[in-house]
Amino acid sequence: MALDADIETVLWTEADIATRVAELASQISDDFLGASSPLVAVGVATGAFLFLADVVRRIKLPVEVDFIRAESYGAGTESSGAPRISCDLKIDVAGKHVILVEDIVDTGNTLLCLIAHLKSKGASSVSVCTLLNKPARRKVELKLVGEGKFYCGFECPDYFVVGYGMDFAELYRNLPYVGVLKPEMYK
Ligand SMILES: O=P(O)(O)OC[C@H]1O[C@H](OP(=O)(O)OP(=O)(O)O)[C@H](O)[C@@H]1O
Ligand code: HPA
Ligand SMILES: [Mg+2]
Repeated sequence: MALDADIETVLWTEADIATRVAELASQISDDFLGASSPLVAVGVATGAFLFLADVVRRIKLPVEVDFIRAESYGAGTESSGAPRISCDLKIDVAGKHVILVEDIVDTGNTLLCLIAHLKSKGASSVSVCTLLNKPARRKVELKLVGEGKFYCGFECPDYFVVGYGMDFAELYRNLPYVGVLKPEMYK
């Protein structure tokens, strides 16, 4: 059966996302133009894999790329509240400007854990670049490191969304847009 058939509503189309990704990359390029330390884009696996690939391609500065893996949702729609770093960085980020690239900030638990982790590794600043921000569900306050900035693509309404990297039970990551599943699919 076609994957599209499981989607009830499309919130952001492929074109909406491409336009916003270009704007974010342009803002990042401007902000870090004069930076004295190297820039590292760290994608939070698995969900950020498409966004990371699209955004770094449009950054007009030298940028190192790495992944970190933190999981807290498993096969459900509720955060466990205690993300687990199951795969750490390869690159040494000490003294570098890190941009954590996320698909979505929901409760904030994942980023809280990752920002502290990168700070402990000596990053000179930690910024966040997230495609979606869902403030309605936030459980923790996020403090960036150094001169770190918060880049956000879109404010997400209080739905569990899928597509463009985001999954429900590991499926739907390959949809090129972001949408909401038909209610029966979440059961
Ligand atoms: O703000 P939070 O409530 O912590 O939620 C956001 C995180 O949850 C999802 O990851 P998930 O744990 O599902 O892993 P995945 O990327 O492998 O799907 C998403 O990709 C973010 O990393
Ligand atoms: O809305 C969501 N969709 C997919 N994964 C997520 N992880 C946190 N929130 C979400
Ligand atoms: Mg997930």
